Amino acid sequence: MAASLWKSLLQTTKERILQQRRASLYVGADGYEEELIKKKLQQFAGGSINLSKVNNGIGILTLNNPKLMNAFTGTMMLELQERVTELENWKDGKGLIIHGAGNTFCSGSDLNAVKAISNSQDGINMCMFMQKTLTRLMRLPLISVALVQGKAVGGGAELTTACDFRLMTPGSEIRFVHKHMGLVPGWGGAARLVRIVGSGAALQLLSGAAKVDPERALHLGLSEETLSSSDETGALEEAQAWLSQYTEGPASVIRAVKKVVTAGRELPLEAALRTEKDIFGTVWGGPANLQALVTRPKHK
Ligand SMILES: CCC(=O)SCCNC(=O)CCNC(=O)[C@H](O)C(C)(C)COP(=O)(O)OP(=O)(O)OC[C@H]1O[C@@H](n2cnc3c(N)ncnc32)[C@H](O)[C@@H]1OP(=O)(O)O
Repeated sequence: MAASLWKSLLQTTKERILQQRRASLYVGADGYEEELIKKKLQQFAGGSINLSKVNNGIGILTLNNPKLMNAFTGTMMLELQERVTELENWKDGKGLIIHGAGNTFCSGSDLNAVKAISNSQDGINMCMFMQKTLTRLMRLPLISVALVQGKAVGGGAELTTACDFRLMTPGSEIRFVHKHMGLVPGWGGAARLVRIVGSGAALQLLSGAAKVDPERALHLGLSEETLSSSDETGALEEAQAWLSQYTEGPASVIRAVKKVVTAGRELPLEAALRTEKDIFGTVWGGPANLQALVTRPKHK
């Protein structure tokens, strides 16, 4: 009893430390004023970010502003942050699919809002706000998939890179159009793209602002698979089936898998090894491990 209380206290403390680390990407010393940018974003309303938690521990996050090809208004940026907090607190979750309403993914930031906050201080604050949110999204202990239907443009293309995997439907495209807007990615999309496709390919995609179709995305390792269905419901069902091959099993184990991979991806080797040891300690002797020792499955 005392041992299990101690273990749970230790776990809570570790999670708290991790949460503090997550929150500290930008702080006041960087000139980041979260409350100020939130007030500003609040002025650009429209659309929504909806989260539904379906069976088998898979969450579906819907970018919902189809009139503007699911462009991110200010309030959608705020809602995304809220949904990410909700997902951080969803202890039974194992997987996440992000898709857009109306059979298209997302056309980046709402150009009406961008125009109104085109001064550099607001722009940088918005960039820091979105980087923080998307970094937390990327680090969720859930296996995440961007389901790219239609177009993922600008910030929409950046958002896909915050997921562990991308699946594309026939005829869809991912396009980093920033150069044509006189910009570079600012939501963390360049840093993540380099890690996904390598620096040479990232340089080509950003400097060429080229349309990346499913075939090229597969070739670059930007997409895992081209789905057969291009209709909204069919593609979502296919994406769920694809994801469930990786989320099958107890939440504690699937979440631990994602955590060790995140540590391996982000930390220097020694720190990653220490984190792996800590996470190993949470599953070793746990219910799934004990059960496996009883049933002794053969891995043929
Ligand atoms: C983080 C930094 C960034 O995100 S920078 C990149 C910002 N995004 C863009 O520049 C995308 C601009 N939009 C486009 O290129 C096209 O609309 C794309 C997405 C290719 C879709 O083309 P298409 O399928 O022909 O639809 P459409 O142009 O008729 O659009 C339908 C209505 O949606 C609107 N829309 C689209 N994207 C945005 C956006 N980002 N912000 C605001 N509005 C957007 C279009 O203006 C159009 O509206 P309307 O029917 O003309 O009233």
